Amino acid sequence: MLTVTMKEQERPARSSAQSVVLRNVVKSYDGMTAVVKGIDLNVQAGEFLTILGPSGSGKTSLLMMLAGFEQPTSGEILLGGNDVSRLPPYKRNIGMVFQQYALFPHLTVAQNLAFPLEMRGWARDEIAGRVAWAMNLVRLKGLEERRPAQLSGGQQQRIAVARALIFDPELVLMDEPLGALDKQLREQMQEEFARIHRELKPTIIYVTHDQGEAISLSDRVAVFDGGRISQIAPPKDLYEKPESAFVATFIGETNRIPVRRASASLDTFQMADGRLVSAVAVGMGSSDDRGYLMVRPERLRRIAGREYLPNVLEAIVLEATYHGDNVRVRAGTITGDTELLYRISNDGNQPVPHVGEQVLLGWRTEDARAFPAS
Ligand SMILES: Nc1ncnc2c1ncn2[C@@H]1O[C@H](COP(=O)(O)OP(=O)(O)OP(=O)(O)O)[C@@H](O)[C@H]1O
Repeated sequence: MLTVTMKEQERPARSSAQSVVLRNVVKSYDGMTAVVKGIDLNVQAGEFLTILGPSGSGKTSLLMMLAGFEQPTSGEILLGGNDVSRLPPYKRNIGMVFQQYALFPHLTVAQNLAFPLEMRGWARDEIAGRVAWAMNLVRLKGLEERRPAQLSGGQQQRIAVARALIFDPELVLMDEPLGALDKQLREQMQEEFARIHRELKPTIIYVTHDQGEAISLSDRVAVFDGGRISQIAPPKDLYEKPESAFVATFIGETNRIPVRRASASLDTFQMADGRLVSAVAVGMGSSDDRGYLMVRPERLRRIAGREYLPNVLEAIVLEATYHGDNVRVRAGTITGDTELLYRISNDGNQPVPHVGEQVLLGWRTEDARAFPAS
């Protein structure tokens, strides 16, 4: 008998380098206000893309449209080159992992893993081999006969990940998959995700509130703001070269100094007390424009001895907080109008200043960026 499994018939050829393409995707639930406002996005095959943004910015709505649980009001979603905008979820070749593991409680681990393969008509002997492969992938060999309730939260989430990957999907969607786990387990699981992504190179779109997770796991991060992509870039660029004040403040901590542009041609800015400082101007046009100069706490340095920096402010220490590997120092400028934050590495070489001590804090021009006020 000729057995042609559905797996062979249905598995799409991975031809296009672009796994996911979104063209002007809009979503409105009430027909009046759009919560996703015209997203254009290309995700490369094998890319790990994270969607990060404040609550209500449209992250889950976008994920639900990718999964097929919601339809776009307008625009197109292409998966592996095919328009899937109107296809139901089960006809899209997508694996999903949610915060709540969503394993079937009455099935064993092996049966949970076999389920998506049975749905796709895989042959029985192939299923057994693939389940063994998946148990190996998530390093849980030996637990095949347990039920989900007999596993820890971290183990359940690994099974959920294995189940999402087992049928070799075109795309894996993950919505806050580590949200239910404690900090230590989250960190372990991040390493696990990174390893699995390195080994298998699935295309992943990952939604999280956790910046640390986004920065350490992703090839690129898309920062959402009010239904739009505010910036999409590799984590390092996003952190070090934000293109807007919103991204600079949303990702990581930053000092924010109100300034006016002193000259349209030079990167010089005037602080409220009249002092001139310098930074890379981003989207600040003519002179006199108001905005904010932003510099990361780790790029603001206490000046010791004869060190030269082009920008120096005198400040009084207001608070020094111990954080284990570093001490976080809050200081106010002498003129009293700006608060500054900097960190001292707890390496035993740097003295921790006491409250009330006067310090000189400085930065290099290239370490600060100035953005328009709105
Ligand atoms: N099914 C729905 N019906 C009506 N409005 C919805 C629905 N789902 C989401 N919304 C609204 O759409 C907007 C975007 O919500 P969405 O859940 O996509 O944001 P989010 O960025 O994922 O937020 P969070 O991080 O809080 O999950 C919100 O104003 C929300 O109230």
